[in-house]
Amino acid sequence: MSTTPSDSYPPTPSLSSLATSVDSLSNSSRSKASFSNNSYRFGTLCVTTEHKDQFGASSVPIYQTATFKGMPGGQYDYTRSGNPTRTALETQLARLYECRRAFAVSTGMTALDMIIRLVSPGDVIIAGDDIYGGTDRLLTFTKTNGGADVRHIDMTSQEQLDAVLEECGTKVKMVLIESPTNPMLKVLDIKRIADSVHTVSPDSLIVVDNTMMSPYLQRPLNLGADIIYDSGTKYLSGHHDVMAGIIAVEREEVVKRIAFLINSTGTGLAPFDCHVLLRGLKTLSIRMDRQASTASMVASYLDTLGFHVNFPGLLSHPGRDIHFRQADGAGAVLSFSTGDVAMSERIVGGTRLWGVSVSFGCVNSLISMPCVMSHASIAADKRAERGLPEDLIRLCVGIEDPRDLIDDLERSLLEAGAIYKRFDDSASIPTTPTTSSIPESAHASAVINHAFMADPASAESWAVQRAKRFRRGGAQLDSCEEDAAVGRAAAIAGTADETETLGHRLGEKLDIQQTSAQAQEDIVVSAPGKVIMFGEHAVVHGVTAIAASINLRCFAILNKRPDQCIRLDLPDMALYEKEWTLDSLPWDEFTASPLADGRAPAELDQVSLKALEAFLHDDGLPANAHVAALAILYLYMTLCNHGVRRGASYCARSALPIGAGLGSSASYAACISAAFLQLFGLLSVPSSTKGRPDVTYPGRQAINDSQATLINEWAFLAEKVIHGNPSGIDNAVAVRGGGLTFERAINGKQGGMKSLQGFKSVRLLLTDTRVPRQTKLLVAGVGERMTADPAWGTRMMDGIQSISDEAQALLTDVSKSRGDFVTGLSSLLDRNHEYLAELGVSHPALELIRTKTGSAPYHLSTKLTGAGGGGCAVTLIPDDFSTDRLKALLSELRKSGFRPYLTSVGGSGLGILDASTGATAIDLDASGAGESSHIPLREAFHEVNAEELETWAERTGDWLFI
Ligand SMILES: N[C@@H](CCSC[C@H](N)C(=O)O)C(=O)O
Repeated sequence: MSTTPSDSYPPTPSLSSLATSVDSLSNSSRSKASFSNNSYRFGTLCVTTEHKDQFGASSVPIYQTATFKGMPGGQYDYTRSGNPTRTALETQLARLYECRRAFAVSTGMTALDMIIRLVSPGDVIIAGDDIYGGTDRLLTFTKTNGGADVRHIDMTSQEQLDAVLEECGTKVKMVLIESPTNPMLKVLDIKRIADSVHTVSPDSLIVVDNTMMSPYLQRPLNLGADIIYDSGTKYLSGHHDVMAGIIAVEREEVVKRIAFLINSTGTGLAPFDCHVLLRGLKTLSIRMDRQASTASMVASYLDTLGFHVNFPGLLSHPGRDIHFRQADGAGAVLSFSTGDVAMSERIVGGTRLWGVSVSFGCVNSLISMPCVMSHASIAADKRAERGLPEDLIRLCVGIEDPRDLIDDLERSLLEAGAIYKRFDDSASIPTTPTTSSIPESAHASAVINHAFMADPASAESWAVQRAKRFRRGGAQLDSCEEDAAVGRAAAIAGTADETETLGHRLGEKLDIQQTSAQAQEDIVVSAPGKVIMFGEHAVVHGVTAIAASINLRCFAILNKRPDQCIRLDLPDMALYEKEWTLDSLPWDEFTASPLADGRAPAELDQVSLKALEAFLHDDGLPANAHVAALAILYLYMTLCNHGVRRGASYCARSALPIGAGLGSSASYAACISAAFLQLFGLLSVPSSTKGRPDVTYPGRQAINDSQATLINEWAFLAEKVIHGNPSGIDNAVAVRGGGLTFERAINGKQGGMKSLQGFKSVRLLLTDTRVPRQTKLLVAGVGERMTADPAWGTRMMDGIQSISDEAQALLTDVSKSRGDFVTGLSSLLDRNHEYLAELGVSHPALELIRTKTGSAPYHLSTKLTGAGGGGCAVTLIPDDFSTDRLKALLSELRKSGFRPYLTSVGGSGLGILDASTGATAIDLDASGAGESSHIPLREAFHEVNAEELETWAERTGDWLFI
């Protein structure tokens, strides 16, 4: 390795015959002028080649041959040394890069390897601190094994560059840069760097990785660079169907040295791959135009939502001016951070159209987390040192319809809890924007689509308007925890009876308002139901079960009353406005009370429970309403027993089918807990920051872990009132949301619950058979059979455990492609059902649903969920399952007497309506179609159909979630 020019290089074996040797190439001696005189612009150059074929072939033929006949002297002898298809490609690349010579090698990393071989032991290489992981890996190898002195600095800093130049002087032989950088999209001033380095060390080679831009947007040789390399796998080919690397060089002596290395190492690109790359190049400019314009929309969309977005096209980008001095566009890669690795994982895992994949530049849009994917080869401590955020998400925009891309991203952001709908969203954003160029009368979608695409400014403003319908969630603030505890302790001591604003103690960051009945009219809460995805029944015998929240929820409103009465209203359980005076409640026998710090007692107080049961004995309510009333009054009276008795009205509604095994009782229990804890001042809820754009809305993690634990403990107590001896899994899902695993502490297992990080969202169809379940009998039946036939039992349990293990890995593997994920999950659902059927817990109605969903034209996977013997079936709906087909399936299931519910799994846990944003009245007819009818929030809650509860909730205000 040497940086001294060509004479130190041995001649290639047969200089005259080798196309890779510079002397023999048709374009080797051609000066740049031969094509810069050409009046064609870039887009035209892309589709025209200089190739002349003996038969006039329109497309460059593939010379799929290793050797060429003839004695030395011919143009080609051996494909390693040269091949006509490669020559055609290299000629075309040289036209596009406006350089003396371009080389095509097997990958981008090969290109870098060829270039790094120009450096000798002891030479100094300066490289950026934000670079592609593979580049870092090769540089580290060169440092360790090749003896080069590699320095990583922040290349945006002239001071840092000057310092190394001053220290190393002419020992600096190579400077390696990316602009914009991968993945932080930092912009480096290529000309400034080249000038500074060449002034101190004239022989030094300025090497630019131009992959992010392609020659269409940036030609660094014109900015003082000596060598460009480009991963042809990306924009140049554009379809992710070939690997290639390009080296573009202007200086004759560098051309010779690179040609020598490629021939000597045999890294030249194979003929078929050259052909594929040649084809990709033809559409480079139009692909790039479309990708860049969509990227700009996506960047503006995310920026408006309040994420920290790295994209040189944004006005806020610190390197924007430099970038547009040296490049003709912002490109189509952007990155943003969420502040929370788990949230980023959920976002990445939740997208359907954006493929989870490394690489960029493809016509298909990709999403990735660089720290675990493209940049995983950089050690974690080095990543941290260089300021590469672990939660960073990189988006590589393709050519899909931008509206579909934003739809998909938005859905995933919502499901991940990264953004929330603003309740005061008055601007309704049309699905397809009206642009200035669309005639009023134009209805044909093709016309609208064309106008949309042709008017980037309108398209971008559409993205911005659309983002304004949402607000961003953020990371939880530790300080909330402390102040929540202060609030709780004060309430217990009886000093926080009335409103107390703790915001002043928290400084500027977040207002914490201790919630008390007088601070707000309504305390509004909600909690999700759950679905057991894997391991039901087997969990009783020590197998891991996996449960996840679903987006069907229960909701509750609690009001403090001035009189001394407690009123319950559970319309979905036929309990209407039952009211008792506080004096009439059995206080004498009811001695249960909270622990000293406001936490829930671990066990039910049986004397108190019996007293309450006796009190409600002849209430005439249906069984489910009776136990719900029992649970509400049990928690209420226990909390009153700490000192203050408060009159209240409590109303709960459910979008979840009740008694179908979807966790409705736990969802009710979580609502009871969160609502009454607020009533008694035991729960401090951070308020949003309406009117304070400087403060991040806390969103999904607004309710911190200690508050979640408190809510969950009380919810578990309510579940005990309802079920006697519940496992705790349902209330944990209802409170915490997402997915979790659960194991009983038997068979030597430690037992417990674990939340599944990076849990991926998926669409499910839950079909209620409407056949009542007999859980206890079914569980007992499985147990008896296991005792009678232990070998069978072991086979069953081992089989289900391995399904649970595979499912855990699949649900949390962010690197799995969406397609593989959905296929894998489908097969696990089928396998688990087969075991459950063999355990004897299925039912003819469940088997009928399986047959209907599994046969043509649907071909879907279904399993029973929960106890079986009736109850619900769960069917996985793949992302690409058409709406028409889904409608047909729903109608078929309804015709058979079933009740199907379309839902998704893995969403938010317990939510509390932010008091400061809550509406006191809402317009039930916000469509504008009929007469406006403003009615109080509470009445509206009573009025809406169960299916409309979610929409009702969205319009009541901003929600804070666990
Ligand atoms: N496993 C590969 C990762 C390739 S990343 C490809 C690309 N340059 C990108 O930035 O996405 C490796 O370790 O090299």
